[in-house]
Amino acid sequence: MAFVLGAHFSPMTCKVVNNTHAHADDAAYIRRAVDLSEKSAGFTSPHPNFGCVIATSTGKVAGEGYLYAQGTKPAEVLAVEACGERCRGATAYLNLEPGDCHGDHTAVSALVQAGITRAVVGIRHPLQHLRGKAVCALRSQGLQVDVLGEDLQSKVMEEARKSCLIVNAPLIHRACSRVPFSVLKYAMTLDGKIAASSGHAAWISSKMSRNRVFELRGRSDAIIVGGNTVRKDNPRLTARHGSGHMPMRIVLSQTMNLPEEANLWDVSEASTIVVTQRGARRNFQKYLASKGVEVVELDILNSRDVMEYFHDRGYLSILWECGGTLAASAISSGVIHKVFAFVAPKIIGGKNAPTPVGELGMVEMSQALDLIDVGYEQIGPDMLISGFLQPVPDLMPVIPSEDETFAIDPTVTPYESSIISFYKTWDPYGAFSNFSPHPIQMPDRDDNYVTWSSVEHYYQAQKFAGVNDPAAQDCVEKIKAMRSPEEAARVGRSMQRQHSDLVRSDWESMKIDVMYRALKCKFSIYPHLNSMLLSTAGSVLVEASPHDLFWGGGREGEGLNYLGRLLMQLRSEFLGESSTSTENTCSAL
Ligand SMILES: NC(=O)C1=CN([C@@H]2O[C@H](COP(=O)(O)OP(=O)(O)OC[C@H]3O[C@@H](n4cnc5c(N)ncnc54)[C@H](OP(=O)(O)O)[C@@H]3O)[C@@H](O)[C@H]2O)C=CC1
Ligand SMILES: Nc1c(N[C@@H]2O[C@H](COP(=O)(O)O)[C@@H](O)[C@H]2O)[nH]c(=O)[nH]c1=O
Repeated sequence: MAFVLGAHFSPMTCKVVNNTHAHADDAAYIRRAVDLSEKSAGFTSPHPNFGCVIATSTGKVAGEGYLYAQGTKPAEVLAVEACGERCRGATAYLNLEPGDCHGDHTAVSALVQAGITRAVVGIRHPLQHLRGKAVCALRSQGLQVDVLGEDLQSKVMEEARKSCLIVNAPLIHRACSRVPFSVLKYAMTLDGKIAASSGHAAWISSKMSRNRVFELRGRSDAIIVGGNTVRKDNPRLTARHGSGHMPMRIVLSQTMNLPEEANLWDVSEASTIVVTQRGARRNFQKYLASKGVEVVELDILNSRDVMEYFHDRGYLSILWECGGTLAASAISSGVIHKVFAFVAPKIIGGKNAPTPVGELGMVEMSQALDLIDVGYEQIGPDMLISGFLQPVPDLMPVIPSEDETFAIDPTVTPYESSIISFYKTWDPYGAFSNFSPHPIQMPDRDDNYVTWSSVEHYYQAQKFAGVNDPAAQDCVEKIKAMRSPEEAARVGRSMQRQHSDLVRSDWESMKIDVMYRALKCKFSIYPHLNSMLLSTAGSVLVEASPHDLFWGGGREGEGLNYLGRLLMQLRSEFLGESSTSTENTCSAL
């Protein structure tokens, strides 16, 4: 069983501050950190939401920041930079305990070095390998750390803590229930229909409401519909916001009785996955694959298995835009956490017109599912009613016993001793990912050292480096300037697809070497990354990317795993060097 940092916490040692004014201020700053933490929503793929507000002893906000994307500067580092000298003696407000898994330029070191004397933390990190670590590290550096609900208890604190739970609901669900956070969204008429009896549904809600849906899509890892919705609506399911994050489009179809031509099979704008039952219409599966659509076969197509599968692929949040049949199946499987219902002031009638949720088998009103934390918002002529179907799991007691930790956080299952998988930066060994926030310095063609924000930035840009065309140089500069590794990857890949003439002619033969040199730099200049890599000796390293069959290991081990291989190669080189240097030292003695 994994050791839980701080597992010896005892309520007896907890100092409960109970000053109403101080609480109101602390709660207000925590709420501000919560609001900040959501600012990147829609621009980047969903990630743990971090916000940080630094307030001086006179109660003035001196600096703030938020995590923009996986692999970018931590919120706390940005806030400290914005605050400068005014950090000395100030208080930092964090909605979420930092996930400082990577050691340098971390929230903890930034706050300590800046001279912050107190930190107020909304909730502890829900992922077990990170929980309690930053709080403990800050305390060991002499900061006063007050955690809401532990050190600060009052009604106003409870409300602020709740907003911290809600803003990171996807992360908390990931930690507690091994499924992504799922939102069911539908548009219905005032008489409760999601389409006319004919199945026609365009449109029930107003343009303003549909624009809100595009925003919801941009905040999601994926959009799900059932096969019948594809047949009836031929949807596009894109987030029409220009250049922001584009979610994956997922179709669940048992029969695979899907049209040959459909907007979803055009994967130039967004990718599509069709999930089906093993063996269904194999020829049609091949046809879809030829169009660039990924087909996933599961033994039985039930909503829970599908969600567990997408959890394992690293998805944090999913938007269900299906009809009532699939919605009922998802609700009864217990995988829907939140509902967004757009209600339009229209009546369509129709005894057989579809409704938002099909058969749930309930016979008495007392069995109805009550929504929690219900919100009402008018959007143009429509009313948006939202609420949670299941409460966001509360991680209190925040520092559980080891047994309790295991029960609420099944992700702690220890790795197989011989295989270490890595993918998302916030997971264990996430620092091995090319999206990890470790800038590298690499020589250019004139041997001048240039700093790149991440290995991914460098790798993507090298596709166009040295090509004798100003447009190729523009590609390099554009990728270099991207704010996050995710965006660098998106731009690099799309430029490669759209302007293959700008890609260097030797790219295919050079790309492994480019990656090797970038990784060698990363694991040489960061001692803690070097130690982490060496600590995996004896294990097989696999990049658990289901999409990338060259650098990643694929869904079922069918990928070539070149990233894992290069890391293992580097590991043995570093181990060789350290044994040589030990030998040298010994011989010198
Ligand atoms: N107003 C709104 O917000 C919306 C309206 N609609 C409307 O709803 C209607 C379609 O609704 P509906 O028929 O419910 O369609 P759905 O497509 O949402 O759901 C049913 C289909 O999902 C697939 N499926 C996969 N797994 C399961 C499972 N475990 N349980 C149940 N179904 C599963 C099946 O596809 P297969 O048959 O291929 O095996 C099934 O036919 C259309 O008229 C559409 O216009 C749809 C979405 C939103
Ligand atoms: N009819 C209806 C909705 N329908 C949903 O939107 C999908 C179409 O998306 P797209 O093709 O991307 O515009 C459709 O398949 C269904 O899931 N949504 C709404 O907000 N309001 C509406 O009135």
